[in-house]
Amino acid sequence: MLELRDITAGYGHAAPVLENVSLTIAPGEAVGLLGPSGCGKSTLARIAALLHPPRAGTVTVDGERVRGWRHRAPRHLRTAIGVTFQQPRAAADPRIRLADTIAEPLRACGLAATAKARTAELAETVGLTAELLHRRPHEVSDGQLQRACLARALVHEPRWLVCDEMTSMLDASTTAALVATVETYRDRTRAGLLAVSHDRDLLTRWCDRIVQLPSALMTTSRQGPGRGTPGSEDDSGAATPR
Ligand SMILES: Nc1ncnc2c1ncn2[C@@H]1O[C@H](COP(=O)(O)OP(=O)(O)OP(=O)(O)O)[C@@H](O)[C@H]1O
Repeated sequence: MLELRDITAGYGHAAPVLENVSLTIAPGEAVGLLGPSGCGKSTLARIAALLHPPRAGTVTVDGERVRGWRHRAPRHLRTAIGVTFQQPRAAADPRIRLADTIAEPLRACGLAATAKARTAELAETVGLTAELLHRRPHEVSDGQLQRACLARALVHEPRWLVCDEMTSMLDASTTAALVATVETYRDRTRAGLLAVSHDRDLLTRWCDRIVQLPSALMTTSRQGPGRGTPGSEDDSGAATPR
């Protein structure tokens, strides 16, 4: 299970973006996260990916409570979660070739010896040719770079995937190819998925259920229903209002 319980989170000294949000994803389950711009979807996704520490609440990965974030998260938890972002150009080092982008997490874990074979295998999985692997980010399209970022997210065979607007900059055919790649991977591994998008149709086709985050501009009263109180659209109760 990937469990986010009673999460309150924000940035600096500003008011919280999320308050008392709970979300649970089961192994093999695909959960779509919808909501208006600015309501905190990416913030919640970053917390689930162990990239942003909540102010309050707990994150538990397969029964282990998370106590460190970003580089302070233990390696076995960091490698259990793969993440892709909306803008591959912001997520990829512009100086290094796509092959090295994909292999980066392996090298960071002292697994450089496996990098070449694993990169070739993943390039095929995401539909990148050997020639493209030798190019740098400015020499490929957004779609090709996002394919490399997805390969990088899969490089450790994560048990959980967090895809934050992975396809929102891409055309329909690249979107379909990337979603199919994720689904083929999940069929094989039973990895759980949190997919953030503005595209309800995409999430409806892709996910087992959809969770809606209310607008940050809605009431913020702690007593009443307020922001950061996600409603599960299928009454499965896995995203629990407080
Ligand atoms: N690094 C940051 N520093 C300060 N504020 C931030 C930061 N990142 C996000 N915010 C603010 O937190 C709020 C929620 O942002 P977030 O990106 O989580 O929303 P979102 O629902 O994903 O939006 P969108 O759909 O537009 O991507 C916004 O008001 C945003 O301005």
